[in-house]
Amino acid sequence: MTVSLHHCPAPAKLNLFLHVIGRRPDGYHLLQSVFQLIDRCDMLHFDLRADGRIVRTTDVPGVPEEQDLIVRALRLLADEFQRRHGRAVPGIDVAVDKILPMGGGLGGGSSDAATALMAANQLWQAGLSADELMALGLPLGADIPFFIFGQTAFVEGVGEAMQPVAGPDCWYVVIEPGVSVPTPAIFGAVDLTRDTKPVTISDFSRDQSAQNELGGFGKNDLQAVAVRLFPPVAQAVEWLGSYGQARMTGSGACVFCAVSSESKADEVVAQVPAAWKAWKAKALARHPLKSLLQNRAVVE
Ligand SMILES: C[C@](O)(CO)[C@H](O)COP(=O)(O)OP(=O)(O)OC[C@H]1O[C@@H](n2ccc(N)nc2=O)[C@H](O)[C@@H]1O
Ligand SMILES: Nc1ncnc2c1ncn2[C@@H]1O[C@H](COP(=O)(O)OP(=O)(O)OP(=O)(O)O)[C@@H](O)[C@H]1O
Repeated sequence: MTVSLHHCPAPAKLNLFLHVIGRRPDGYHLLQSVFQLIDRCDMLHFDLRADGRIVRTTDVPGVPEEQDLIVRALRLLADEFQRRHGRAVPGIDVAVDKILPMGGGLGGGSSDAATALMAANQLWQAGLSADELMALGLPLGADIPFFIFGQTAFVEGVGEAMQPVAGPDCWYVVIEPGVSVPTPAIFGAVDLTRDTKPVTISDFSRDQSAQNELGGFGKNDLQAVAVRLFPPVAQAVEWLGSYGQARMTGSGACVFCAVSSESKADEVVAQVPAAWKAWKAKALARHPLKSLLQNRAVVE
């Protein structure tokens, strides 16, 4: 029996564009976006326990264990397991090597939770389908379904409606401007525009095939609000803009720019002012955990 799954990646995402096209009566915003996975990852390690407990074994500064999306997601899966199988789960230890910044717009918390759901579903032999895991995760974080979907996607609604789309095969330079942006503050701003005209998946694909891979399509409607509230985001957009189309991801704070090669990415990263953290990342067509789980890269 498999008792451990170590080195399970939880990759970041970039929103290649992000349009706010409306607002639901409950206050949530209707979005359109292309979500792109990149090869910058938190790393999670899972070991079965025998006492039914779900335990985070590493400290995550600023995130108490009870509030951690990983722990909350695993509790939901444990409840579902009990309903289906009429008995409690064996339990699990989770360790996290966290490198993705919080409030960075990279979806780190959601990605951690998605990786935990996929890994524990396998370790516990819970038997949920990907669609069932997505539905379980959505109330915890709007981006969790995307990470379980696990490939470049045209996303609509509040994050639950996804279609696969061919994304660019390129490198990115990403700047962390050193501020944490609270998502609710951006969506709640009075000056947020909520009426961008809807686009279609074909509009995006046509733009890509017109050799426009390096990021001209659409815009990020959350960016205008974030740069007003967080000056370091504005400074990063302006600085990176001299190397290409610089844009914020999600509700910020990170800013990215597509470049044509790894060496170009290295060149730009080397020039980034010391006040900011910056790194290169490659676009991923598929979630790296999917093949690891299929190939059973586990400790028995
Ligand atoms: C904007 C994105 O970064 C795009 O990837 C995400 O959809 C945000 O996802 P997230 O950080 O996981 O945010 P959630 O925890 O789901 O939502 C935080 C808060 O943002 C607002 N919110 C979020 C998503 C959405 N479609 N409309 C909203 O109005 C709501 O006030 C919500 O309470
Ligand atoms: N495992 C976790 N990792 C990161 N943040 C977590 C985790 N669990 C709970 N959180 C909470 O979720 C908040 C958002 O973190 P996250 O890393 O998902 O932000 P983000 O990159 O801005 O996400 P998004 O792109 O979805 O807006 C954090 O400020 C933190 O309080």
